[in-house]
Amino acid sequence: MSTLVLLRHGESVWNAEGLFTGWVDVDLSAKGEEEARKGGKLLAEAGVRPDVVHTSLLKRAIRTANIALEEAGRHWIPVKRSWRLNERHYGALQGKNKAQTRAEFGDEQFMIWRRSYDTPPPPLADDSEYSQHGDPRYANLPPELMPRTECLADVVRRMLPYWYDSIIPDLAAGRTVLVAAHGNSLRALVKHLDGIDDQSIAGLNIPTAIPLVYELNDDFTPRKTGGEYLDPEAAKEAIEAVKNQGK
Ligand SMILES: O=C(O)[C@H](O)COP(=O)(O)O
Repeated sequence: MSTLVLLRHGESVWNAEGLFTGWVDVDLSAKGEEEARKGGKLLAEAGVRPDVVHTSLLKRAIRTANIALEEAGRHWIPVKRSWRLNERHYGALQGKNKAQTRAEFGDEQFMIWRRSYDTPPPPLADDSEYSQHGDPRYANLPPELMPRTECLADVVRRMLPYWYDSIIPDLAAGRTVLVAAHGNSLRALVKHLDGIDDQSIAGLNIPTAIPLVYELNDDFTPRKTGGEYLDPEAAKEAIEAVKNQGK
């Protein structure tokens, strides 16, 4: 048996402004920093002690992990990072306001872009101010793997090799693993863990900075489908807020 803790970053500045973010490297808001501290407190109170942390390459996830681990007295644990845990690349929607996009394109198209499993938004041009083309952190990424847009199915495909090659070996070694990532990269991981089908995954939303704990069997399947949020009441309310973004 092993323990996996999933932590979405705290509120970012663009979450607060209601903008599609994706791969744009936006920082936490003051509220997001506070949420991350609270997440760390929840870990400490529950006696959940991560032995290793995996993060994306984006500041909001990295800082959330740092703040939460410091609060929990676990700031010294080893860290591994990968682009494969990045938020879903939101294509040409990156930098756009969610409510305006919904008003302009209608509810149905908005939900297809936001929550359908296999329809990506239009691609983002390399010369857009919101493109990550040429960002040094992706310099070693083969050009064919560098996304210009992604649907959730694309995220599942690029996230799973990291799950199998980097996270599972830590779990297999008996480590409690913290994964600090994003709404949609964690939706991709939860889809895999809980065996959620391509339609039902549209209804799954992940709240910011509330640790979600999965106890895993020896074959890395969850002992309890859906895991357990360390603050279930707060999670319920925050899930509703994520669902209603853009309204
Ligand atoms: O990239 C973003 O805008 C958010 O982090 C996730 O947004 P979503 O909940 O609208 O997919």
